Amino acid sequence: MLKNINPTQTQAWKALTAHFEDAQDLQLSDLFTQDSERFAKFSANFGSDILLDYSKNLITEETMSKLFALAEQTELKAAIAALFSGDKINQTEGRAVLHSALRNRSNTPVIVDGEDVMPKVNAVLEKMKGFTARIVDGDWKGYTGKEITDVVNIGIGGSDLGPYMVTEALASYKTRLNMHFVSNVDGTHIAETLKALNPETTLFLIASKTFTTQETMTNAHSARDWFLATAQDQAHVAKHFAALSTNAGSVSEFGIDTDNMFEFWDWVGGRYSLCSAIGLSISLAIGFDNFIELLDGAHAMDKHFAEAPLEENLPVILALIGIWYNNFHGAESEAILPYDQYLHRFAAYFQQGNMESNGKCVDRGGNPIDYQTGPIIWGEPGTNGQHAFYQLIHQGTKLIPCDFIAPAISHNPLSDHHPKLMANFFAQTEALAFGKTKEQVEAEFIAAGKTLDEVKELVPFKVFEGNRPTNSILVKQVTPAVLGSLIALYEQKIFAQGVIWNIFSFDQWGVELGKQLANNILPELNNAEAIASHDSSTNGLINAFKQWRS
Ligand SMILES: O=P(O)(O)OC[C@H]1O[C@H](O)[C@H](O)[C@@H](O)[C@@H]1O
Repeated sequence: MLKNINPTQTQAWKALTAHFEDAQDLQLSDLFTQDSERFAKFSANFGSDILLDYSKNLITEETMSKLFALAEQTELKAAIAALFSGDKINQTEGRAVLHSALRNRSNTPVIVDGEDVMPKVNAVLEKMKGFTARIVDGDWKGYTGKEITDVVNIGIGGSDLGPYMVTEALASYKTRLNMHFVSNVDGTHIAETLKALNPETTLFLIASKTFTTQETMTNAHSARDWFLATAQDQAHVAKHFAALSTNAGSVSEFGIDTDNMFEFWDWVGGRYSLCSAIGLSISLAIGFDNFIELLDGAHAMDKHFAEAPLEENLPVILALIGIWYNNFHGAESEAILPYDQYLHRFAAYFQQGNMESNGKCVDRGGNPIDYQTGPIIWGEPGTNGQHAFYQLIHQGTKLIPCDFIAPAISHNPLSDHHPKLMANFFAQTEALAFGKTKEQVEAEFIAAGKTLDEVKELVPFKVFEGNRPTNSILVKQVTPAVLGSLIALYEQKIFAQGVIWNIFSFDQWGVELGKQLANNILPELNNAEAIASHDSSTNGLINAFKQWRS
């Protein structure tokens, strides 16, 4: 069990509050001038392929030591041990939290309710291996004897975002299969996807932990209808539908042969499930060996998180820096900015990972919280973001700590694209940190042959205050192993923050109310009668909808 410790009542929090009085005025330009060793002090390598530079943050050694004290006093180390040992730390659902067991490549026993879960984890991996080989090699034939060419993953939230993000991120490792992802209950999503597909050569993966999610079940039924419209015979479903789920009963009720079911368990959270059977689409997309490399990379980061001292622990360092901005500087959001087109869904994936985990306002004792918890996560790949929203990051009134992520080696070394991309990557964090002073702006005008009098009205608009904090994560190349490590880095950062904020990070009760009300409203949409059972706004909207459709 995780302890109920209010972080704001710890000595460390009080010390950080006092420290912030001075530290809020820290200037990155001064910090770098004063200490030529700053990069060496505030950067770390993970293995030989990942470099984390956190020196461009508004921190000193004193800040970091006080933040580490906060981690100690909120008993983060004990919480990490509880996570990996299979304790039921998802207390409101009475479940263990063991996505780490899915990628526990060292195979040490992990005990839940007296049972080692590793044999069943490995058995599902074996089944995924065999299935992937049969589909990719073309041994598995569709109902008319043709090879499968296209795979459609139907799922939403954790049953979509992770596999979609990873298959996009590792698209250069692609097998011969074409992957498609359908998530939205909006009929447009499945209709547009199916337009280009042939039922004889299409495999559907119905990905749903619960196998009850409205969006997924609706899309799954439409996929089956589309398939049977051509295939006719219900018996052919077995060759074209597989299920990734914890719910065997509902899978067979839907008509999917349980031989084609890939199981996972209630101790795998939806948004932490890409290393489970939910990753079957990944295995099909990039091959099973690459999927295993992804797990290896995640396992290496898990081991580091479990074993490294707090002061050297990368997820902990990122977590604490995030807390420094979130709770002391008052930053409301964090941007994730990958300089890699393949990582274009990375921020969207961690939007769910982070916001669904730590978007909580009740503490572990069941009391309302009077301090900030999870930040808003957002981001787009560079350099697209530069031409869209970076203006606000550079010169707006809000503090937006940013993570910049980039590979040294591109999978597509086309002429000078990559050096240009990387020049932008390096330039942006430099610009954000050090800005451009009034004097520099004036000097540039003078060099261009202008007088100060001519330009004095323009100067204020061209000044960059700088002092905007960033982390840089430079990786050698986005390989399956590196991506696995990055995923676990962010996952464990989120866990560490949730522990310190004294919240439960592995439930998501906040998504339930909307579902419940939608279920109440759905039957009301099926007739022409005016509705009066809601507030005037909801009634007005529903009635306008009905009128337009009548
Ligand atoms: O995998 P499923 O059971 O279909 O759930 C899909 C998603 O829907 C839920 O409402 C949760 O908000 C997500 O955490 C989950 O990933």
